[in-house]
Amino acid sequence: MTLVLGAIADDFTGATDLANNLVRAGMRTVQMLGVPGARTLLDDVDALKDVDAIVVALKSRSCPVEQAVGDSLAALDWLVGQGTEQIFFKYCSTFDSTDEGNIGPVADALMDSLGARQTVMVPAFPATGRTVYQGHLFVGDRLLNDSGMQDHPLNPMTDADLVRVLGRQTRHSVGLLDRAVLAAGPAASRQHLETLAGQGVRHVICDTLDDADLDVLAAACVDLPLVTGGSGLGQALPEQYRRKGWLAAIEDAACLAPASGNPLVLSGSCSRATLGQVSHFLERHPGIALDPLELALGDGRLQAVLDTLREHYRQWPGEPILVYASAEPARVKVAQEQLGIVRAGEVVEQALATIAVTMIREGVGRLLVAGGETSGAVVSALALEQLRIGPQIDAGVPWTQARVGGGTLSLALKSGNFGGVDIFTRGFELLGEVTE
Ligand SMILES: Nc1ncnc2c1ncn2[C@@H]1O[C@H](COP(=O)(O)OP(=O)(O)O)[C@@H](O)[C@H]1O
Ligand SMILES: O=C(O)[C@@H](O)C(=O)COP(=O)(O)O
Repeated sequence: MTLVLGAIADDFTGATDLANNLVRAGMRTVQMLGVPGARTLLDDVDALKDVDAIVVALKSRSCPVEQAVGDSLAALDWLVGQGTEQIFFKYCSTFDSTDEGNIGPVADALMDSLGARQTVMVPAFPATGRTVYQGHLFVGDRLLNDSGMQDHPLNPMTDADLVRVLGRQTRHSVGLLDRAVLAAGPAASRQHLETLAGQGVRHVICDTLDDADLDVLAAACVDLPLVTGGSGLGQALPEQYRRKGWLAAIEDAACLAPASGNPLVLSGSCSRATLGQVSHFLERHPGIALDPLELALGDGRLQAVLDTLREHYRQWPGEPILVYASAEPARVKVAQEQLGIVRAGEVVEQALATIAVTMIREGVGRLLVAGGETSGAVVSALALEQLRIGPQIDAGVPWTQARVGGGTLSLALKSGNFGGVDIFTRGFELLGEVTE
């Protein structure tokens, strides 16, 4: 195997998002779920033979710093052991983190381990409206702290100035590569990075307004041992790898035959985009609402939900249904005040994970999960090891395929803020079209 890129993603939807962009830009990509063990490598050596990039998906975005650093370093060791040309630390295009981390501490640990003196921070993903100007992150036409992300249940983002945000997460110096320099092209950008490195600036937040800026950034940073950012940078790097002769021209992204089996949507995301998608779905199809306070009382509610799902598929086999804990900020706050933030998240994640495991065993074959943490919980409970990337539903959200219990599962992991309002219905329609 001649691996070009090794990526470490801090959540599962983020990993899929990056893998999707790499595949679309012509890299044969495998997504591994969790740090691969030595056994995985031996078992899968043939499967990994024709792979250009591996994305290791972790659940390290919202866990304690030490755990995030430890898991990321374990993933790095494994990837470096495969002989990669470059390492990519993937975090959210909305820079999801807190003053404790985990973006700063993980980036620092990876740099120390690789002996890197500087890295770039490129969260932007213009195709989904995430841009950065003068170091300030925008979601569409709103600053990050006015985009709905200020109400995120786990990592509320209340400051759009990323130089300042990252400055609170690292003891090292943070600088800016601004649009004016980018507009002067790759050589000027590279020179600017050099100058900053000479001044001891270790982390460089990069402005990005559009895909052309990503191309300039990719050209400027292709020789760095470590790059960091959202999946936008992942769409631009493969062309640079081809120019360096590391990567052959590859025709097409994977084309996967969809699984059969009942369609189910599980949503634990409370992001604005998801709330709109939930409402849109409920106007057309049935849904079951989960309340963390009720779930915390015991197993009764969960069993009732499973019975309702069984009855639904008995009466309407092949018809999609949604189970959701997604709620407006005020309702999330009530649950968090009574249960605590961590416990409120956990009861929802555990319930949705149990529903996924049980219903797949009972005939669900097409599953769409909304929410990064939620997806992490579901995928971990299913003990999946690898995902193959299939057709894209919307920017950042592909269908993937996994092996579960001897069968095939079509699985889409949707980041909270991604996707058109009708993605829950259109996703299944897309699979239907592929079947015909
Ligand atoms: N009604 C609710 N009250 C409290 N927490 C909730 C509720 N619904 C979902 N959550 C939790 O909110 C978190 C949402 O995070 P995540 O799944 O990553 O979504 P996103 O992709 O939108 O960030 C999860 O931990 C989930 O369990
Ligand atoms: O970069 C992105 O926006 C996504 O890839 C991502 O990481 C999404 O995270 P969640 O919103 O928590 O799903």
